[in-house]
Amino acid sequence: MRARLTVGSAVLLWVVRPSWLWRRELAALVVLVLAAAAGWLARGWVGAVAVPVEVVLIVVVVPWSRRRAAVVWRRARLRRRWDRACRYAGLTTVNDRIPRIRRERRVPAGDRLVVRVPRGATVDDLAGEAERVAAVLKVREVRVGRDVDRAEVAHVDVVRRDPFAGAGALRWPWALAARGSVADPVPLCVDDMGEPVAVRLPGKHFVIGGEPESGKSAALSLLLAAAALDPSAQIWGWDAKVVELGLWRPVMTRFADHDMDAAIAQQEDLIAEMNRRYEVLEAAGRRALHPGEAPLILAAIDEMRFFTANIDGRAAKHFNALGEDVAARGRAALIVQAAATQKPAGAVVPTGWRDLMALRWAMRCTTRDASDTILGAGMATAGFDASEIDIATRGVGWLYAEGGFPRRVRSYYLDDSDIRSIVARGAALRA
Ligand SMILES: Nc1ncnc2c1ncn2[C@@H]1O[C@H](COP(=O)(O)OP(=O)(O)OP(=O)(O)O)[C@@H](O)[C@H]1O
Repeated sequence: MRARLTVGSAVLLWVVRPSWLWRRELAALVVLVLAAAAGWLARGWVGAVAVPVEVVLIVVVVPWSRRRAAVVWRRARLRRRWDRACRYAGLTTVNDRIPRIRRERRVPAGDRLVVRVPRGATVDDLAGEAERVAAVLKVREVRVGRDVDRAEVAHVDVVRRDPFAGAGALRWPWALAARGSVADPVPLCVDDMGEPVAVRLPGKHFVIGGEPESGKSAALSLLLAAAALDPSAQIWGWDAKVVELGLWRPVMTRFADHDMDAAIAQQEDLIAEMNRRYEVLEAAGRRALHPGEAPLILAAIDEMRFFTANIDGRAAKHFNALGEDVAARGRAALIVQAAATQKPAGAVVPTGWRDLMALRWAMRCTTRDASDTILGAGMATAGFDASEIDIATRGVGWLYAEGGFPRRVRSYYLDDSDIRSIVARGAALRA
């Protein structure tokens, strides 16, 4: 049964609420009417027409005011649509309140909103109606996440398009830089709203997994490139195929190929260096080295499987114990481990070692289990499943940084000529 409309509710519904939602446009109209009145007083009917036209022209011609007017109009339109979507989705409380947009930001794939839910409602209510809100907004998807600190605040992504679909390779922002610094956040990828994601290397370890040709080496290249462009950084490489890290050899301090004894010896040398750094720290009464106090060492292992699941079981066990030690103790000694694997399985990526890797990047995997091996148990069930990534979108994966939820991202890409040019610059910086 329909409730009868009282005069008060009719005024609210047909006058107050629309006026509030259109208040900026109404204010602009009032300004134009005042301008017309002033023009009429000064120049008669000609002035009444000319002055408002002049005001509009000034706003349109001056870049600052044009941009500002466009932003205000777009925001107002978004808020009106949001208001309508929430009301159609039944998110109105008993006293006619809806979740309100507090802040909004336009990003390449849509809008990022900070929304406050009204008293009596929860962020879960909004999340439960996300599909209905998306349908009214006529967008691809609406994603809702609760703010960690405030239960009444939601972070809402209004996804209008998939930034990865059909897009060509994304050029690495530092590709042409004369030099870089590993102390700065290194751009690695864009997230699924098209926003750049940058990561500070010191204090992190990386594991990258995925099926062949999924884009692991390309992602690893970005870490290598960042280290190459910083002459204070060292790169130690392990690559059984030799050719994967081959282009980086001129900027590498140490390199080990498929010789297991050499690979183990190089890990032992790294541990000796780590121990030496801890002695320095102990002598200084300190707990950790800061960037700039010692060379950051990037320990890059391409195709972990050869080393961690080597046919020589004893050697593999030895290598794993050393690798895990570097992961456990390396962070404070400015040693960053980055390992890539084609076969994400427990036997190849020991879970004890994996759990010490703060950043886990799962490119497309063949199975849910493989995806969980990189991201952690239960992630696929929670919706973060790299086996569902479209096979055609190379470089797309789930990036998991400790403490948050995995984010769907696409890595930047460096082709061989970019790598050669970066290596040449890195070698010149080290000469
Ligand atoms: N971020 C990206 N953007 C666009 N194309 C990419 C991206 N990453 C990878 N590719 C494409 O995918 C191909 C395979 O990438 P890559 O060599 O990094 O895969 P991989 O997982 O390391 O493969 P393998 O395990 O066989 O070594 C590249 O040659 C490139 O064409």
